Amino acid sequence: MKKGVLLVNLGSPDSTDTKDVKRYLDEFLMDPRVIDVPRWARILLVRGIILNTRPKQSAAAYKRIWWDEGSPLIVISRRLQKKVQDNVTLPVALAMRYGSLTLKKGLQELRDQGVDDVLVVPLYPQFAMATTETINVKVEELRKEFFPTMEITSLPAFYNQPEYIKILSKSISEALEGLDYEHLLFSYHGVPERHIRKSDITRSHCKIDNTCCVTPSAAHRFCYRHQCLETTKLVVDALNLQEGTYSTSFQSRLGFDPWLQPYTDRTIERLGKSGIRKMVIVTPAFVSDCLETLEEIAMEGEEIFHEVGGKEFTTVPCLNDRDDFASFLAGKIDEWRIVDHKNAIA
Ligand SMILES: C=CC1=C(C)c2cc3[nH]c(cc4nc(cc5[nH]c(cc1n2)c(C)c5CCC(=O)O)C(CCC(=O)O)=C4C)c(C)c3C=C
Ligand SMILES: [Fe+2]
Ligand SMILES: [Fe+2]
Repeated sequence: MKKGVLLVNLGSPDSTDTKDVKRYLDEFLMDPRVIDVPRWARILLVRGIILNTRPKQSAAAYKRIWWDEGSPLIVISRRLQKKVQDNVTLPVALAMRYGSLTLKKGLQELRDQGVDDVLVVPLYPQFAMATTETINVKVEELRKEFFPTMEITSLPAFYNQPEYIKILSKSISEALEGLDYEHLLFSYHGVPERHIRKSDITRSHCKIDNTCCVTPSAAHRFCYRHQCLETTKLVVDALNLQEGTYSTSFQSRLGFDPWLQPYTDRTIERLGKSGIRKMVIVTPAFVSDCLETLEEIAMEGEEIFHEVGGKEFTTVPCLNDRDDFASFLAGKIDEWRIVDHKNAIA
């Protein structure tokens, strides 16, 4: 069998036009693993409420971060794809879960090169129903319908892999070099609390309190909150950060349900009000800089911080197309290529 790789990221609208943003948000938010309510309620909520106002607002936000070459997330993902391709001997394609660069096109591109054994690499360090799971489910649907003879394996979340932690820690220490700062905030994309309970394979572990995510459990393989807290902990250990000089929060809340807490915007405000004047923020749930890091954090977050007296607000770039990150992914691909992948990837 001929092996190949499909890197998969979230996606972006085709342009910053409100109609393109609306089309993209419709596909994204109608995904039952993103807004996980019955279909009739999702239609009412997404098409009846959110899509009436959000696309214009989001289009304006995309305009603030858009590059001449296009969406930062897509451009960066392409650069990463090229670097990974330079490091391995098998074909590497790129696709997005939402938008025009579809998973179907990505799989077809590999099939056209004779590939019939694919490693799907979700570009998310932490597992979530709205990220890794929706990619895996969609890929399986496409396999059944269009590529029935293809063998497909998915790379599990790499939130605690020593090599990944080393690279993330290095990227942070590079940003901190020569910087006099008082607090480092780890801000992860949020999800509704309900998503955490739904992903609990034990059906009894996740309480979303201060104990469950630090008590060993089989549930952690699919617990986004555990995986985020673990990434923070491992980086804290690697950088020898002192208690009280760092914290973890969750950003990008949408709607009225309770999401994972503490919320990033309120945390930035609280830090500023408590007298912190120089803060640094890192966003480990995002592999590529995107709307959520370049606009929500670097622009809106900085504004909140300054409003409450903060002076210096520094953002750590995502891993993007760093050479060491591309080599890490190439290493994972090689492990799968060389060893029988059913044994290599748990
Ligand atoms: C119910 C809504 C959402 C869930 C759940 C969610 C989870 C989730 N998302 C990411 C990564 C990204 N999200 C991005 C943008 C974005 N996310 C939502 C909503 C949910 N995300 C919306 C509505 C948007 C669009 C922008 C906006 O209108 O504010 C992006 C950026 C895309 C880009 O083009 O730059 C990323 C990346 C993760 C990792 C995650 C769960 C863990
Ligand atoms: Fe999101
Ligand atoms: Fe938990």
